[in-house]
Amino acid sequence: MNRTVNTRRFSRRLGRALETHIVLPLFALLPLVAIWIATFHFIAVEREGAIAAARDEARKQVDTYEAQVVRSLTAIDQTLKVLKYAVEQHGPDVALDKLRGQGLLPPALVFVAAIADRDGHIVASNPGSAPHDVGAERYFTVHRDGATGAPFVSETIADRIKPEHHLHFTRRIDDAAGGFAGVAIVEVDPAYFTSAYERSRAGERGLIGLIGNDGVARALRVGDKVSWGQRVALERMHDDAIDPYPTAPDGVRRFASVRRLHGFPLAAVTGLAESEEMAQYRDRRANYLVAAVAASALLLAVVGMISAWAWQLSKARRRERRAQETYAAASEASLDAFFVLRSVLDEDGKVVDFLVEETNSRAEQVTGIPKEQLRGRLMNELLPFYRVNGMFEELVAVVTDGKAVESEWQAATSPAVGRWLQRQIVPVEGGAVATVRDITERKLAEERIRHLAHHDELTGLPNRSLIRDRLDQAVLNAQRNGKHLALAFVDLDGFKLVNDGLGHSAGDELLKVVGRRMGACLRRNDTLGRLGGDEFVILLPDVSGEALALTPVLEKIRQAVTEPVLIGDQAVQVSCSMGVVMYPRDGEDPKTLMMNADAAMYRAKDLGSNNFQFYTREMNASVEEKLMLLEGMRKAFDATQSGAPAAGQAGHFFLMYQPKVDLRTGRIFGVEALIRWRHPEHGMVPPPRFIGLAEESGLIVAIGEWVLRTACRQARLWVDAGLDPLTVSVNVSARQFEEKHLVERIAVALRDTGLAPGALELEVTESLLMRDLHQAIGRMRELKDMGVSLSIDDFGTGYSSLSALKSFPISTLKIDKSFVRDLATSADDQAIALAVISLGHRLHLRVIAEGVETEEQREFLAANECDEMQGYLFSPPVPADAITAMLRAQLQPAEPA
Ligand SMILES: Nc1nc2c(ncn2[C@@H]2O[C@H](COP(=O)(O)O[C@H]3[C@@H](O)[C@H](n4cnc5c(=O)[nH]c(N)nc54)O[C@@H]3COP(=O)(O)O)[C@@H](O)[C@H]2O)c(=O)[nH]1
Repeated sequence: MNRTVNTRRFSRRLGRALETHIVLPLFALLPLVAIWIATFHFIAVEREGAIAAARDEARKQVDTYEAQVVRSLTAIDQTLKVLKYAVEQHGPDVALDKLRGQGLLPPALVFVAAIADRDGHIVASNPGSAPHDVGAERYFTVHRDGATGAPFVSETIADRIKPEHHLHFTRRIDDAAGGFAGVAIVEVDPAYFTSAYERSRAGERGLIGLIGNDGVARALRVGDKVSWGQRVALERMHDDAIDPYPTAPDGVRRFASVRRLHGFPLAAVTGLAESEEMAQYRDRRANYLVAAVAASALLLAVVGMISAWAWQLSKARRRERRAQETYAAASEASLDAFFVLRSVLDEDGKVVDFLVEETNSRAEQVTGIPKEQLRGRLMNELLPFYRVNGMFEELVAVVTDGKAVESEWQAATSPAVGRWLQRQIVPVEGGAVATVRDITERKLAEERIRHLAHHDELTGLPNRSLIRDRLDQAVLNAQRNGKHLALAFVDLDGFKLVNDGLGHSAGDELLKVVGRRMGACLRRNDTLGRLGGDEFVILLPDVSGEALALTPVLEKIRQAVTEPVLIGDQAVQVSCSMGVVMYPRDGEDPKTLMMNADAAMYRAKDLGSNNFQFYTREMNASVEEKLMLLEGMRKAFDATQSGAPAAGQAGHFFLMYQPKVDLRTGRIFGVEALIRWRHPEHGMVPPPRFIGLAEESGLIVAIGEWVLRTACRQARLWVDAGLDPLTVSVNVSARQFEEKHLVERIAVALRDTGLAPGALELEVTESLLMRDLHQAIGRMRELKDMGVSLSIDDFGTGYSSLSALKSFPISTLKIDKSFVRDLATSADDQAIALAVISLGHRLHLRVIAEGVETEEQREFLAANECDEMQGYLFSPPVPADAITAMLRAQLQPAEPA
């Protein structure tokens, strides 16, 4: 794996290294180097040639100059020898005349010929000059003091007689005895020796000159300028010029040569200025360099341009490749199948088919054809059915109109048969790109969500919204077709007992079984739905207008429901109350039909349950009555809250208190607060008529809080009045108990009224606690922690589990009055009462019996160690003042019997 990756990486790098924009500049280095090697080679050759030419020219120059100088010096020496001979033959005084006569004197314009006697006096000269003495001059003394026979050449000097600088060439004249007789002199202008300077050959800075063997220049000419007297290092000079070096008189580098002149203490010197000799070479070198630079620049420019272009191209290719790779990777990883399709046109330019240019692996799964086989094939061959399922037309529309389209369909062919697919077709240049996505899961999820939104989760039956939909639809159909339909509201009787007693899961199981049974009684196009709780609805969309014709099916349903249901190992039995309406007889719209069915169902309940009732007009009265009652309650509550009503004032709520008595002492130890409502028109409304409605509407929370605060306030008044300590009991309904701020509300009521928590008792029913046992216990504990006591009201009527009872933080059990009523006569009731007393005591609870109306009942209870009692025997519920009076009476010492 790693090796493959490395190999791929290496070949990618190699490929990149071999790309034109890298290779081309590298190759361009070769001609570049060649250009410069050739250039420097030619320059070197040129230089060698130029140096050789300069050396050659310098040699020629020195040869020519040497020859000229030798000729001049020979002529001068000849003159000196002639002068010497003439003096030795004819004496100094006539020697010159003799020579002049013979025409042997050199031209006076160029040379001055003179004779000095042995004392140094110039005795004759040509041309003539004033007599003067040269005895002290070196060109004289050198001969006088030495017997040299060689000619002497003086330095270039100026003297009194001849102010222009000149050279003295001298030879010794001997007398007959060989003694010193004087000196023959030839004076020469130094320019004479440099007149051979040819500008055409020597240039402007060429050099010619005559240098004494003493190294002092006798005559030097550079260009037009003649000079003398400089010191010239002859020892550095070669006969023939080799390399240029700085030379006198100006330090200019020259190809310089020297020739020692035989017979004279002189050397002929020439030089050609390097700058001039090499000028041509330099020009050529410059030309070569310019040409090389131009060629290089051109080469670099061309290579640079090509490389830049190639680089851009390679960048673009790389980008394209990367995009392609990314696209390929993304499309391979995509969950969508995609097809890049090219339009295939006929001669008239009409789209007749599509060619698959590109696709991905996912397409294999959708089409069942390997992607290699898909590429380059016509859609007509691959998926012939695309002509019949509308896809072809869709593709044509997309490429023609240039607008993307999206559609969903359920595949009818393999391999995706039955699956939901979604296609999206987007126009591109020359064709279209189609993506196909499998949306089966989404469709199923949507279906599930739709089902959940319209069905009851527990039973799977249509829920309220679907029932409403179907009812709407059924009413419309019936309206349109002049038909009838029936709607039945079904409420289970006794379901609450099962649910509260055996727990919610038992209740759920019961609902499912009953639902199934009712469903089994219906036809296919009937609808059974669940409204919630134990309420079901049956919609019979196509029935005759005769209500009685429905009786068989309704009876069948009723019987099916009443069949025992086995839950775990326990058989439970419920029945149902049904309210039935018919369209259009009982209502022309769904809302009215539902309302009336509900009213009929309540009538069935009122009539003792386990029956069905057809709706009649009179039933609505009870619904209206309910609404009126609710309205009246709201008004009464508002009125009660807005001011302290006098006890029993019409249109108000007020409290009555029923004493609770200790069975052993006969003393009042507490009171139960009981709400009363005097209706302005209907007089006293008994609590069982409005407490349930208040519970249903939620008004009980506010009313209950008012009861609590009023009872606490009253209890505090009794405390303040110095009466016997008293516990006030307040009934708490289910909705109130479950309200999340209950504990807080009680705490605030106690704080506001100043009543000690221990003086308050809350009465809750068994069934209330069993609705949510866990939460109920938690809440009871909070209350107990606060110091408030709790008692279980109506004990024995519910399905308290004994193990749950054990964990209730309660202080009292209240035996329901239904067991007290026949206590004197019913053995069963006696047994129940005894069992409750015994159970309570075992759990260390106090037991109170309510509804004690007779002395027999009291005696039985007292005899069986019931702790407390409450009932008309002692006192019915009475206003607070009456309780005050009773408590005051209780304070009085008992009168002797
Ligand atoms: N949530 C609330 N419920 C309340 C409140 N006030 C009352 N109620 C509940 O209403 C039900 C009926 O109450 P009521 O009509 O007040 O009847 C009570 C007594 O008058 C009655 N009673 C008392 N002694 C006797 C008797 O000897 N014989 C007889 N036939 N009836 C008698 O019993 C009712 C008290 O019952 P209980 O509460 O179970 O102790 C009733 O369920 C009340 O709880 C309220 O403010 N809030």
